[in-house]
Amino acid sequence: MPKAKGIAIIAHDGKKAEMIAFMKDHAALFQNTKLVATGTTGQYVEQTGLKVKKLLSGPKGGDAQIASMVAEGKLQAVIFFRDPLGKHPHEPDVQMLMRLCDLHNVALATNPSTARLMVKGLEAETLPEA
Ligand SMILES: O=C(CO)COP(=O)(O)O
Repeated sequence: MPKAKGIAIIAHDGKKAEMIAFMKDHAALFQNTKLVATGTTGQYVEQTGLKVKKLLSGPKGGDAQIASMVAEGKLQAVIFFRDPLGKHPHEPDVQMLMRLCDLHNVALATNPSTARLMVKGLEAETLPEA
């Protein structure tokens, strides 16, 4: 049987609180999903009680690690709450990640509204009907 693909979780600092609220709202789905996250985001996700594999912090290469997983076909979706008002030293890594999602047709949500719609679709596929 093919290995189940994971979901990557990333949030810029200005969006981490929103990300955590989002993860709690959809805990039923995320409990049954392999989660991977950039380092600091992962620490926050762990505080919700969800299991998550933590990679490097974003500015130290975490986004690039997730981009590599996208290229290798290991992820079904990337949820990346970006802060459009912040300045990020690793912006080239962020651009690379988004480019590889488009190249490999991997679902990418960069704000909570899109993430909500994405998760609705994933829930319809994976959760048993109530
Ligand atoms: O910088 C990030 C995304 O570009 C997020 O990294 P952290 O989760 O380590 O804060």
